Amino acid sequence: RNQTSLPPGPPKSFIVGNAFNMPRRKAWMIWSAWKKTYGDIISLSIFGRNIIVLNSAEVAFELLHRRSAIYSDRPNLPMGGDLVGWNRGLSLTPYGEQFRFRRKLLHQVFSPRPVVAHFPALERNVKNLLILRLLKTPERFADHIRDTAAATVLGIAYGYVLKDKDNESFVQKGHEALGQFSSSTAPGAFLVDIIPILKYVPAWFPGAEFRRKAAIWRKTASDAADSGFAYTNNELTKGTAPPSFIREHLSQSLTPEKENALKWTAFSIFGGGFDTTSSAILTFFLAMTLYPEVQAKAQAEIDMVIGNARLPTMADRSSLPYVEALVREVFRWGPPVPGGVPHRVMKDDIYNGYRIPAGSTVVSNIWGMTHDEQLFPEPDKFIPERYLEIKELEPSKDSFQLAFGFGRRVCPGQHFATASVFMATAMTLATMNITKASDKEGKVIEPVADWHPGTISHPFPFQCKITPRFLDIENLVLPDQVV
Ligand code: HEM
Repeated sequence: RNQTSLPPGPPKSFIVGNAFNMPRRKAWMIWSAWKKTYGDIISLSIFGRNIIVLNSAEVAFELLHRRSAIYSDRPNLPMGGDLVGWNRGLSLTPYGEQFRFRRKLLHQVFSPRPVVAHFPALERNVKNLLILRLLKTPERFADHIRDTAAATVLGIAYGYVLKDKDNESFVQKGHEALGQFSSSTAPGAFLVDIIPILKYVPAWFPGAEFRRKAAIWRKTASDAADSGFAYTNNELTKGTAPPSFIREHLSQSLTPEKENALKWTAFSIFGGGFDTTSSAILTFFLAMTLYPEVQAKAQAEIDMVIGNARLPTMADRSSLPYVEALVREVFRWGPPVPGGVPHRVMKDDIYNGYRIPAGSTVVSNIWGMTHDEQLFPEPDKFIPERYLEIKELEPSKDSFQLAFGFGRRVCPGQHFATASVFMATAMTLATMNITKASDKEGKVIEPVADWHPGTISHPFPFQCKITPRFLDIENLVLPDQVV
Protein backbone atom coordinates (compact mmCIF):
# COMPACT_ATOMS: atom_id res chain seq x y z
CA ARG A 1 0.00 0.00 0.00
CA ASN A 2 1.25 3.46 -0.87
CA GLN A 3 2.26 5.30 2.36
CA THR A 4 0.53 8.43 1.21
CA SER A 5 -2.73 7.05 -0.14
CA LEU A 6 -6.06 8.13 1.30
CA PRO A 7 -8.19 5.48 3.01
CA PRO A 8 -10.15 3.34 0.52
CA GLY A 9 -13.63 4.35 -0.60
CA PRO A 10 -16.13 4.26 -3.45
CA PRO A 11 -14.64 5.22 -6.84
CA LYS A 12 -14.33 8.98 -7.29
CA SER A 13 -15.30 10.74 -10.52
CA PHE A 14 -13.14 13.44 -12.09
CA ILE A 15 -13.54 16.82 -10.29
CA VAL A 16 -16.85 16.01 -8.56
CA GLY A 17 -15.39 13.03 -6.68
CA ASN A 18 -18.22 11.27 -4.82
CA ALA A 19 -20.63 14.22 -5.01
CA PHE A 20 -23.26 12.10 -6.69
CA ASN A 21 -22.94 8.95 -4.61
CA MET A 22 -22.82 10.77 -1.27
CA PRO A 23 -25.78 9.33 0.68
CA ARG A 24 -28.49 11.98 1.19
CA ARG A 25 -30.61 10.06 3.71
CA LYS A 26 -29.64 7.88 6.71
CA ALA A 27 -26.03 8.11 5.57
CA TRP A 28 -24.96 5.89 8.50
CA MET A 29 -26.65 2.88 6.93
CA ILE A 30 -24.84 3.36 3.61
CA TRP A 31 -21.54 3.90 5.46
CA SER A 32 -22.14 0.59 7.24
CA ALA A 33 -22.85 -1.16 3.94
CA TRP A 34 -19.62 0.31 2.50
CA LYS A 35 -17.70 -1.05 5.50
CA LYS A 36 -18.05 -4.56 4.03
CA THR A 37 -16.16 -3.44 0.91
CA TYR A 38 -13.81 -0.74 2.17
CA GLY A 39 -13.32 -1.40 5.89
CA ASP A 40 -13.19 0.58 9.11
CA ILE A 41 -11.97 3.84 7.64
CA ILE A 42 -13.31 5.16 4.36
CA SER A 43 -12.51 8.25 2.34
CA LEU A 44 -14.87 10.21 0.13
CA SER A 45 -14.10 13.31 -1.82
CA ILE A 46 -16.52 16.01 -2.86
CA PHE A 47 -15.17 18.65 -5.23
CA GLY A 48 -11.75 18.17 -3.65
CA ARG A 49 -12.99 18.24 -0.04
CA ASN A 50 -12.12 15.08 1.86
CA ILE A 51 -14.56 13.28 4.08
CA ILE A 52 -13.23 10.51 6.28
CA VAL A 53 -15.81 8.08 7.65
CA LEU A 54 -14.87 6.25 10.85
CA ASN A 55 -16.71 2.96 10.73
CA SER A 56 -15.48 1.30 13.92
CA ALA A 57 -15.19 2.27 17.57
CA GLU A 58 -11.51 1.33 17.58
CA VAL A 59 -10.64 3.87 14.86
CA ALA A 60 -12.89 6.54 16.41
CA PHE A 61 -11.20 6.19 19.82
CA GLU A 62 -7.74 6.25 18.24
CA LEU A 63 -8.29 9.35 16.12
CA LEU A 64 -10.94 11.44 17.89
CA HIS A 65 -9.95 10.57 21.44
CA ARG A 66 -6.23 9.70 21.57
CA ARG A 67 -5.31 12.24 18.89
CA SER A 68 -7.94 14.76 20.03
CA ALA A 69 -5.40 17.60 20.00
CA ILE A 70 -5.77 17.73 16.22
CA TYR A 71 -9.24 16.20 15.67
CA SER A 72 -11.45 18.54 17.71
CA ASP A 73 -12.38 21.26 15.26
CA ARG A 74 -15.77 21.39 13.49
CA PRO A 75 -16.10 21.67 9.72
CA ASN A 76 -17.93 24.62 8.31
CA LEU A 77 -21.45 23.48 7.40
CA PRO A 78 -22.79 25.91 4.79
CA MET A 79 -26.47 25.12 5.34
CA GLY A 80 -26.83 24.36 9.07
CA GLY A 81 -23.84 26.44 10.25
CA ASP A 82 -23.60 29.55 8.05
CA LEU A 83 -27.04 30.00 6.54
CA VAL A 84 -29.26 28.78 9.37
CA GLY A 85 -26.76 30.11 11.92
CA TRP A 86 -26.20 27.09 14.16
CA ASN A 87 -22.48 27.93 14.24
CA ARG A 88 -23.50 30.35 17.02
CA GLY A 89 -24.20 27.32 19.28
CA LEU A 90 -21.45 25.25 20.90
CA SER A 91 -21.93 22.15 18.78
CA LEU A 92 -20.66 23.93 15.65
CA THR A 93 -18.26 26.40 17.33
CA PRO A 94 -14.71 25.99 15.90
CA TYR A 95 -12.00 24.63 18.21
CA GLY A 96 -10.33 27.55 19.98
CA GLU A 97 -10.85 30.09 22.73
CA GLN A 98 -14.64 30.40 22.32
CA PHE A 99 -14.95 26.62 22.39
CA ARG A 100 -12.91 26.35 25.60
CA PHE A 101 -14.85 29.16 27.30
CA ARG A 102 -18.19 27.49 26.55
CA ARG A 103 -17.07 23.99 27.47
CA LYS A 104 -15.73 25.30 30.79
CA LEU A 105 -19.08 26.86 31.60
CA LEU A 106 -20.85 23.58 30.90
CA HIS A 107 -18.28 21.52 32.78
CA GLN A 108 -19.14 23.43 35.96
CA VAL A 109 -22.72 22.17 35.71
CA PHE A 110 -22.60 18.80 33.96
CA SER A 111 -19.46 16.99 35.08
CA PRO A 112 -20.21 13.95 37.31
CA ARG A 113 -20.04 15.73 40.66
CA PRO A 114 -22.03 18.97 40.19
CA VAL A 115 -24.64 17.28 38.00
CA VAL A 116 -25.99 15.40 41.03
CA ALA A 117 -27.46 18.70 42.26
CA HIS A 118 -30.01 18.44 39.44
CA PHE A 119 -31.25 14.96 40.29
CA PRO A 120 -34.05 16.06 42.68
CA ALA A 121 -35.53 18.28 39.95
CA LEU A 122 -35.14 15.42 37.48
CA GLU A 123 -37.04 13.02 39.76
CA ARG A 124 -39.78 15.63 40.27
CA ASN A 125 -40.15 16.31 36.56
CA VAL A 126 -40.35 12.64 35.62
CA LYS A 127 -43.01 12.08 38.28
CA ASN A 128 -45.09 15.17 37.56
CA LEU A 129 -44.74 15.52 33.82
CA LEU A 130 -44.41 11.92 32.69
CA ILE A 131 -46.01 9.52 35.17
CA LEU A 132 -48.89 11.71 36.37
CA ARG A 133 -49.72 12.74 32.83
CA LEU A 134 -49.51 9.15 31.57
CA LEU A 135 -52.21 8.33 34.11
CA LYS A 136 -54.49 10.99 32.64
CA THR A 137 -53.74 10.92 28.91
CA PRO A 138 -51.63 7.86 28.11
CA GLU A 139 -52.28 8.18 24.37
CA ARG A 140 -50.30 11.45 24.41
CA PHE A 141 -47.19 9.69 25.71
CA ALA A 142 -44.92 11.24 23.07
CA ASP A 143 -45.94 14.79 24.16
CA HIS A 144 -45.37 13.91 27.82
CA ILE A 145 -41.92 12.54 27.06
CA ARG A 146 -41.07 15.67 25.12
CA ASP A 147 -42.27 17.97 27.92
CA THR A 148 -40.38 16.00 30.57
CA ALA A 149 -37.12 16.23 28.65
CA ALA A 150 -37.72 19.91 27.90
CA ALA A 151 -38.65 20.83 31.48
CA THR A 152 -35.47 19.43 32.92
CA VAL A 153 -33.07 21.21 30.60
CA LEU A 154 -35.11 24.44 30.61
CA GLY A 155 -34.92 24.41 34.39
CA ILE A 156 -31.15 24.00 34.38
CA ALA A 157 -30.50 26.53 31.61
CA TYR A 158 -33.02 29.25 32.47
CA GLY A 159 -34.60 28.38 35.82
CA TYR A 160 -37.83 28.01 33.88
CA VAL A 161 -40.70 25.96 35.30
CA LEU A 162 -42.73 24.34 32.57
CA LYS A 163 -46.47 24.84 32.65
CA ASP A 164 -49.23 23.07 30.74
CA LYS A 165 -49.88 25.90 28.34
CA ASP A 166 -46.21 25.96 27.35
CA ASN A 167 -46.85 23.74 24.40
CA GLU A 168 -47.66 27.02 22.66
CA SER A 169 -44.47 28.89 23.48
CA PHE A 170 -41.06 27.95 24.80
CA VAL A 171 -41.15 24.24 24.17
CA GLN A 172 -42.89 24.55 20.85
CA LYS A 173 -40.40 27.13 19.59
CA GLY A 174 -37.43 25.11 20.79
CA HIS A 175 -38.85 21.92 19.36
CA GLU A 176 -39.36 23.59 15.99
CA ALA A 177 -35.83 25.03 16.01
CA LEU A 178 -34.28 21.69 16.92
CA GLY A 179 -36.18 19.83 14.22
CA GLN A 180 -34.73 22.37 11.82
CA PHE A 181 -31.24 21.87 13.31
CA SER A 182 -31.55 18.17 12.58
CA SER A 183 -32.75 18.70 9.03
CA SER A 184 -30.25 21.43 8.20
CA THR A 185 -27.20 19.53 9.47
CA ALA A 186 -28.09 15.99 8.31
CA PRO A 187 -25.12 14.66 6.33
CA GLY A 188 -25.66 15.18 2.60
CA ALA A 189 -29.22 16.51 2.94
CA PHE A 190 -28.49 19.83 1.15
CA LEU A 191 -26.60 20.28 -2.08
CA VAL A 192 -25.07 23.49 -0.70
CA ASP A 193 -23.11 21.36 1.81
CA ILE A 194 -21.66 19.47 -1.11
CA ILE A 195 -21.13 22.54 -3.32
CA PRO A 196 -20.55 25.38 -0.76
CA ILE A 197 -20.38 28.11 -3.41
CA LEU A 198 -24.14 27.70 -3.80
CA LYS A 199 -24.60 29.58 -0.53
CA TYR A 200 -24.00 32.80 -2.49
CA VAL A 201 -27.00 32.14 -4.77
CA PRO A 202 -29.56 34.84 -3.94
CA ALA A 203 -32.73 33.70 -2.19
CA TRP A 204 -34.96 34.91 -5.05
CA PHE A 205 -33.07 32.80 -7.61
CA PRO A 206 -35.16 30.00 -9.17
CA GLY A 207 -34.30 26.73 -7.42
CA ALA A 208 -32.82 28.52 -4.37
CA GLU A 209 -35.52 27.07 -2.13
CA PHE A 210 -32.81 26.14 0.43
CA ARG A 211 -31.91 29.84 0.85
CA ARG A 212 -35.53 30.76 1.63
CA LYS A 213 -35.81 27.83 4.01
CA ALA A 214 -32.54 28.83 5.70
CA ALA A 215 -33.79 32.40 6.31
CA ILE A 216 -36.94 31.12 8.03
CA TRP A 217 -35.05 28.52 10.04
CA ARG A 218 -32.46 31.12 11.12
CA LYS A 219 -35.20 33.27 12.57
CA THR A 220 -36.72 30.35 14.49
CA ALA A 221 -33.32 29.51 16.04
CA SER A 222 -32.60 33.16 16.96
CA ASP A 223 -36.07 33.62 18.47
CA ALA A 224 -35.70 30.44 20.52
CA ALA A 225 -32.26 31.44 21.90
CA ASP A 226 -33.35 35.05 22.54
CA SER A 227 -36.58 34.19 24.32
CA GLY A 228 -34.88 31.93 26.87
CA PHE A 229 -32.25 34.54 27.65
CA ALA A 230 -34.85 37.32 27.86
CA TYR A 231 -36.96 35.21 30.23
CA THR A 232 -34.15 34.81 32.80
CA ASN A 233 -33.08 38.44 32.43
CA ASN A 234 -36.62 39.54 33.11
CA GLU A 235 -36.89 37.32 36.19
CA LEU A 236 -33.55 38.68 37.42
CA THR A 237 -34.82 42.23 37.08
CA LYS A 238 -37.93 41.33 39.07
CA GLY A 239 -35.74 39.59 41.68
CA THR A 240 -37.63 36.30 41.18
CA ALA A 241 -35.10 34.28 39.17
CA PRO A 242 -34.46 30.81 40.64
CA PRO A 243 -30.94 29.35 40.33
CA SER A 244 -30.00 28.59 36.72
CA PHE A 245 -27.04 28.41 34.36
CA ILE A 246 -27.71 31.96 33.17
CA ARG A 247 -28.24 33.39 36.67
CA GLU A 248 -25.01 31.76 37.79
CA HIS A 249 -22.89 33.25 35.03
CA LEU A 250 -24.50 36.52 34.06
CA SER A 251 -22.68 39.54 35.43
CA GLN A 252 -22.04 43.17 34.57
CA SER A 253 -18.40 42.41 33.80
CA LEU A 254 -19.19 40.15 30.84
CA THR A 255 -18.14 41.57 27.48
CA PRO A 256 -20.95 41.62 24.84
CA GLU A 257 -19.11 38.75 23.12
CA LYS A 258 -19.11 36.63 26.29
CA GLU A 259 -22.73 37.52 27.00
CA ASN A 260 -23.63 36.31 23.53
CA ALA A 261 -21.62 33.12 24.17
CA LEU A 262 -23.55 32.65 27.42
CA LYS A 263 -26.88 33.06 25.62
CA TRP A 264 -25.98 30.49 22.98
CA THR A 265 -24.41 28.09 25.48
CA ALA A 266 -27.62 28.15 27.52
CA PHE A 267 -29.48 27.39 24.33
CA SER A 268 -26.99 24.57 23.66
CA ILE A 269 -28.09 22.99 26.96
CA PHE A 270 -31.66 23.09 25.72
CA GLY A 271 -30.68 22.20 22.16
CA GLY A 272 -28.26 19.44 23.12
CA GLY A 273 -30.41 17.93 25.82
CA PHE A 274 -34.03 18.22 24.76
CA ASP A 275 -34.48 16.36 21.49
CA THR A 276 -31.77 13.77 22.16
CA THR A 277 -33.16 12.80 25.56
CA SER A 278 -36.74 12.63 24.31
CA SER A 279 -35.53 10.44 21.42
CA ALA A 280 -33.92 7.98 23.87
CA ILE A 281 -37.00 7.86 26.12
CA LEU A 282 -39.26 7.30 23.10
CA THR A 283 -36.95 4.48 22.01
CA PHE A 284 -37.41 2.96 25.46
CA PHE A 285 -41.22 3.04 25.03
CA LEU A 286 -40.86 1.47 21.57
CA ALA A 287 -38.63 -1.29 22.93
CA MET A 288 -41.07 -2.05 25.75
CA THR A 289 -43.95 -2.29 23.26
CA LEU A 290 -42.01 -4.76 21.15
CA TYR A 291 -40.25 -6.77 23.90
CA PRO A 292 -42.75 -7.62 26.69
CA GLU A 293 -40.40 -10.21 28.20
CA VAL A 294 -37.72 -7.56 28.75
CA GLN A 295 -40.29 -5.31 30.39
CA ALA A 296 -41.44 -8.10 32.71
CA LYS A 297 -37.85 -8.86 33.81
CA ALA A 298 -37.11 -5.19 34.54
CA GLN A 299 -40.36 -4.82 36.49
CA ALA A 300 -39.59 -7.94 38.50
CA GLU A 301 -36.23 -6.44 39.44
CA ILE A 302 -37.83 -3.16 40.52
CA ASP A 303 -40.50 -4.98 42.55
CA MET A 304 -37.88 -7.10 44.26
CA VAL A 305 -35.44 -4.27 45.07
CA ILE A 306 -37.83 -1.39 45.75
CA GLY A 307 -41.22 -2.98 46.30
CA ASN A 308 -44.32 -1.04 45.38
CA ALA A 309 -44.68 1.27 48.33
CA ARG A 310 -42.49 3.99 46.84
CA LEU A 311 -41.15 5.18 43.49
CA PRO A 312 -37.57 4.53 42.34
CA THR A 313 -35.12 7.40 42.77
CA MET A 314 -31.67 8.13 41.39
CA ALA A 315 -30.22 6.62 44.58
CA ASP A 316 -31.54 3.20 43.43
CA ARG A 317 -29.60 3.20 40.18
CA SER A 318 -26.72 0.99 41.32
CA SER A 319 -29.15 -1.53 42.83
CA LEU A 320 -31.00 -2.09 39.55
CA PRO A 321 -28.50 -3.80 37.21
CA TYR A 322 -31.14 -5.09 34.76
CA VAL A 323 -32.73 -1.64 34.39
CA GLU A 324 -29.25 -0.17 33.93
CA ALA A 325 -28.49 -2.77 31.23
CA LEU A 326 -31.81 -1.91 29.59
CA VAL A 327 -30.88 1.79 29.47
CA ARG A 328 -27.51 0.88 27.90
CA GLU A 329 -29.35 -1.20 25.32
CA VAL A 330 -31.64 1.77 24.51
CA PHE A 331 -28.58 3.84 23.60
CA ARG A 332 -27.16 0.97 21.55
CA TRP A 333 -30.35 -0.03 19.72
CA GLY A 334 -31.44 3.49 18.76
CA PRO A 335 -28.54 5.92 19.26
CA PRO A 336 -30.16 9.37 19.18
CA VAL A 337 -27.31 10.88 17.11
CA PRO A 338 -26.59 7.97 14.74
CA GLY A 339 -24.25 9.78 12.35
CA GLY A 340 -22.42 11.69 15.12
CA VAL A 341 -21.51 15.36 14.77
CA PRO A 342 -18.68 15.89 12.26
CA HIS A 343 -15.19 16.80 13.47
CA ARG A 344 -12.46 18.47 11.39
CA VAL A 345 -8.81 17.46 11.51
CA MET A 346 -6.50 20.46 11.85
CA LYS A 347 -3.16 18.90 10.76
CA ASP A 348 -2.07 16.26 8.26
CA ASP A 349 -2.11 12.85 9.90
CA ILE A 350 -1.32 9.23 9.09
CA TYR A 351 -3.42 6.36 10.34
CA ASN A 352 -2.52 2.73 9.62
CA GLY A 353 -0.49 3.90 6.62
CA TYR A 354 -3.32 6.03 5.25
CA ARG A 355 -3.05 9.77 4.77
CA ILE A 356 -5.64 12.00 6.44
CA PRO A 357 -5.14 15.49 5.05
CA ALA A 358 -5.56 18.59 7.24
CA GLY A 359 -9.02 20.09 6.80
CA SER A 360 -10.76 16.76 6.19
CA THR A 361 -14.21 16.38 7.68
CA VAL A 362 -14.22 13.34 9.96
CA VAL A 363 -17.56 11.68 10.64
CA SER A 364 -18.21 8.87 13.08
CA ASN A 365 -20.73 6.22 12.18
CA ILE A 366 -22.14 5.79 15.69
CA TRP A 367 -25.07 3.69 14.44
CA GLY A 368 -22.64 1.40 12.62
CA MET A 369 -20.55 1.03 15.80
CA THR A 370 -23.54 0.10 17.96
CA HIS A 371 -24.79 -2.31 15.27
CA ASP A 372 -21.46 -4.03 14.65
CA GLU A 373 -22.37 -7.73 14.33
CA GLN A 374 -19.00 -8.84 15.65
CA LEU A 375 -19.50 -6.97 18.92
CA PHE A 376 -23.29 -7.19 19.17
CA PRO A 377 -24.72 -10.40 17.68
CA GLU A 378 -28.23 -9.83 16.25
CA PRO A 379 -27.76 -6.07 16.53
CA ASP A 380 -31.33 -5.21 15.47
CA LYS A 381 -32.75 -7.08 18.45
CA PHE A 382 -33.25 -5.40 21.82
CA ILE A 383 -31.33 -7.60 24.28
CA PRO A 384 -30.31 -5.92 27.59
CA GLU A 385 -28.65 -9.20 28.68
CA ARG A 386 -25.69 -8.19 26.47
CA TYR A 387 -24.74 -5.81 29.26
CA LEU A 388 -25.48 -8.00 32.24
CA GLU A 389 -22.69 -10.52 32.33
CA ILE A 390 -19.81 -8.23 31.50
CA LYS A 391 -18.14 -6.71 34.57
CA GLU A 392 -15.61 -4.42 32.90
CA LEU A 393 -17.10 -3.15 29.67
CA GLU A 394 -14.64 -2.52 26.86
CA PRO A 395 -15.22 1.01 25.54
CA SER A 396 -16.08 -0.32 22.06
CA LYS A 397 -18.94 -2.37 23.57
CA ASP A 398 -20.20 0.30 25.92
CA SER A 399 -23.04 2.22 24.31
CA PHE A 400 -22.57 5.04 26.85
CA GLN A 401 -19.08 5.53 25.37
CA LEU A 402 -20.27 5.41 21.77
CA ALA A 403 -23.59 7.26 21.70
CA PHE A 404 -22.16 10.53 23.05
CA GLY A 405 -19.33 11.02 20.59
CA PHE A 406 -15.61 11.25 21.17
CA GLY A 407 -12.58 13.16 22.42
CA ARG A 408 -12.70 16.83 23.38
CA ARG A 409 -16.08 17.25 21.67
CA VAL A 410 -17.71 14.39 23.58
CA CYS A 411 -21.20 15.33 24.72
CA PRO A 412 -20.86 17.51 27.86
CA GLY A 413 -24.34 16.41 29.00
CA GLN A 414 -23.69 12.66 28.85
CA HIS A 415 -23.93 11.94 32.61
CA PHE A 416 -27.09 13.94 32.94
CA ALA A 417 -28.55 12.30 29.82
CA THR A 418 -28.07 8.73 31.04
CA ALA A 419 -29.48 9.76 34.43
CA SER A 420 -32.56 11.27 32.74
CA VAL A 421 -33.21 8.16 30.67
CA PHE A 422 -32.64 5.92 33.71
CA MET A 423 -35.12 7.93 35.77
CA ALA A 424 -37.81 7.92 33.09
CA THR A 425 -37.26 4.20 32.49
CA ALA A 426 -37.30 3.14 36.14
CA MET A 427 -40.35 5.24 37.12
CA THR A 428 -42.34 4.18 34.06
CA LEU A 429 -41.56 0.50 34.61
CA ALA A 430 -42.46 0.78 38.30
CA THR A 431 -45.87 2.27 37.59
CA MET A 432 -47.03 1.37 34.07
CA ASN A 433 -47.43 -1.52 31.68
CA ILE A 434 -46.67 -0.77 28.05
CA THR A 435 -48.27 -3.11 25.52
CA LYS A 436 -49.24 -3.11 21.86
CA ALA A 437 -52.33 -1.04 21.02
CA SER A 438 -55.28 -2.44 19.07
CA ASP A 439 -57.29 -0.82 16.31
CA LYS A 440 -61.09 -0.34 16.29
CA GLU A 441 -61.62 -3.91 15.10
CA GLY A 442 -59.49 -5.20 17.94
CA LYS A 443 -56.58 -6.08 15.68
CA VAL A 444 -53.18 -5.65 17.32
CA ILE A 445 -51.10 -2.79 15.85
CA GLU A 446 -47.51 -3.91 15.29
CA PRO A 447 -45.13 -0.96 15.70
CA VAL A 448 -42.18 -0.78 13.34
CA ALA A 449 -38.74 -0.18 14.82
CA ASP A 450 -37.60 2.62 12.56
CA TRP A 451 -36.05 6.02 13.19
CA HIS A 452 -36.13 9.41 11.40
CA PRO A 453 -33.16 10.27 9.18
CA GLY A 454 -32.10 13.63 10.80
CA THR A 455 -28.95 14.40 12.80
CA ILE A 456 -31.03 13.78 15.93
CA SER A 457 -33.05 10.74 15.07
CA HIS A 458 -36.37 9.83 16.77
CA PRO A 459 -38.43 6.69 16.37
CA PHE A 460 -41.17 7.29 13.79
CA PRO A 461 -44.54 7.85 15.50
CA PHE A 462 -45.97 4.59 16.84
CA GLN A 463 -48.88 3.54 19.00
CA CYS A 464 -48.86 1.65 22.27
CA LYS A 465 -51.21 1.04 25.17
CA ILE A 466 -50.15 2.34 28.57
CA THR A 467 -52.01 1.19 31.68
CA PRO A 468 -51.26 1.57 35.40
CA ARG A 469 -49.72 -1.51 37.02
CA PHE A 470 -51.65 -1.13 40.31
CA LEU A 471 -55.10 0.10 41.21
CA ASP A 472 -53.87 2.54 43.86
CA ILE A 473 -51.07 3.91 41.75
CA GLU A 474 -52.29 7.50 42.21
CA ASN A 475 -51.43 7.36 45.91
CA LEU A 476 -47.88 6.43 45.00
CA VAL A 477 -47.51 9.22 42.51
CA LEU A 478 -49.03 12.06 44.49
CA PRO A 479 -47.93 15.34 42.92
CA ASP A 480 -45.56 17.24 45.18
CA GLN A 481 -45.73 20.35 43.11
CA VAL A 482 -48.44 21.78 40.88
CA VAL A 483 -47.30 21.67 37.27
C1 HEM B 1 -29.72 11.18 24.95
C2 HEM B 1 -29.03 12.23 25.19
C3 HEM B 1 -27.85 12.75 24.39
C4 HEM B 1 -27.13 12.19 23.35
C5 HEM B 1 -27.31 10.83 22.71
C6 HEM B 1 -26.12 13.15 22.96
C7 HEM B 1 -25.17 12.93 21.97
C8 HEM B 1 -24.23 13.85 21.57
C9 HEM B 1 -23.24 13.64 20.54
C10 HEM B 1 -23.08 12.38 19.71
C11 HEM B 1 -22.51 14.77 20.43
C12 HEM B 1 -21.37 15.02 19.46
C13 HEM B 1 -20.04 14.60 20.06
C14 HEM B 1 -18.89 14.67 19.08
O1 HEM B 1 -18.74 15.67 18.38
O2 HEM B 1 -18.11 13.70 18.97
C15 HEM B 1 -23.04 15.72 21.39
C16 HEM B 1 -22.58 16.99 21.56
C17 HEM B 1 -23.16 17.89 22.42
N1 HEM B 1 -24.13 17.65 23.38
FE1 HEM B 1 -25.10 15.92 23.66
N2 HEM B 1 -26.24 14.26 23.76
C18 HEM B 1 -27.27 14.05 24.66
C19 HEM B 1 -27.68 14.88 25.67
C20 HEM B 1 -27.15 16.11 25.93
C21 HEM B 1 -27.48 16.95 27.07
C22 HEM B 1 -28.41 16.57 28.23
C23 HEM B 1 -26.82 18.12 26.90
C24 HEM B 1 -26.86 19.28 27.87
C25 HEM B 1 -25.80 19.93 28.21
C26 HEM B 1 -26.05 18.02 25.66
C27 HEM B 1 -25.25 19.00 25.12
C28 HEM B 1 -24.40 18.82 24.04
C29 HEM B 1 -23.57 19.88 23.49
C30 HEM B 1 -23.56 21.32 23.95
C31 HEM B 1 -22.79 19.29 22.48
C32 HEM B 1 -21.73 19.96 21.61
C33 HEM B 1 -20.37 19.76 22.25
C34 HEM B 1 -19.22 20.35 21.43
O3 HEM B 1 -19.37 20.56 20.24
O4 HEM B 1 -18.15 20.59 22.02
N3 HEM B 1 -26.27 16.79 25.12
N4 HEM B 1 -24.07 15.13 22.10
